[in-house]
Amino acid sequence: MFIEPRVGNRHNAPRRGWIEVVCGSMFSGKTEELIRRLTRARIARQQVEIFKPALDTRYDTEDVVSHNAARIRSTPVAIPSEILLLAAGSDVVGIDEGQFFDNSLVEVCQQLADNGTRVIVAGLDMDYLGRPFGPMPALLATAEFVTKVHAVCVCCGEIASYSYRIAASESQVLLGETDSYEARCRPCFLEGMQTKALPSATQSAVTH
Ligand SMILES: Nc1ncnc2c1ncn2[C@@H]1O[C@H](COP(=O)(O)OP(=O)(O)O)[C@@H](O)[C@H]1O
Ligand SMILES: Cc1cn([C@H]2C[C@H](O)[C@@H](COP(=O)(O)O)O2)c(=O)[nH]c1=O
Ligand SMILES: [Zn+2]
Repeated sequence: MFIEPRVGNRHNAPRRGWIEVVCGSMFSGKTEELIRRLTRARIARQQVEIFKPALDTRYDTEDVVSHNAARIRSTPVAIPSEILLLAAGSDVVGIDEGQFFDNSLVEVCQQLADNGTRVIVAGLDMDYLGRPFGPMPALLATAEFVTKVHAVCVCCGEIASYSYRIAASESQVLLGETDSYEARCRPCFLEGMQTKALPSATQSAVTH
């Protein structure tokens, strides 16, 4: 879908930068798609730098790793401004788990793109309650290109847009995979949320 245009051109025109966002629920293929685009840019001999939030230690402290074990080396960063310092001179910057950064990620991506860098951000558009997550809504609004990918609902097999939390925690950030989350379509997500809202005695009557 995306080509790998040479950054800079023969006529000494300024480098063109832009922002691409890949969003969706957990298990929807965001990381696979990010790795695919970055790999193609490297094949085109572009200088690529990849970042992820330092708090994301789920599969690896350094690599970006997909649920089906595709991986690519990255630099973990605590705050978005580190990306500006570390990405100087890059043609392409990839950022995974964008939802875990604060809103300054939006300005950092804008600065990179203004200076001619192609920026690709992958992240959850919604949290486990279906609320817009971190800087993702503002990035979606300001990106030139947006791709929403979908998982398969583990309850019914339809396309899934929601990350349903099966773990008990109510904090917005809870690292996990299939131990803590399920990809669900809208009706199956709503059904799960309604069941959770029932008093516990009624819940066990419903599930048994
Ligand atoms: N419910 C599901 N729907 C689709 N893919 C799933 C599901 N559960 C596990 N997977 C696996 O997850 C892979 C996508 O992983 P990944 O790119 O890391 O997704 P994301 O970054 O969106 O969480 C799929 O190729 C598939 O192998
Ligand atoms: C929905 C939701 C998810 N998380 C965490 C769980 C995972 O560690 C990541 C998402 O990873 P993926 O590559 O998209 O599968 O985010 C969270 O902390 N809070 C949530 O509400
Ligand atoms: Zn479903």
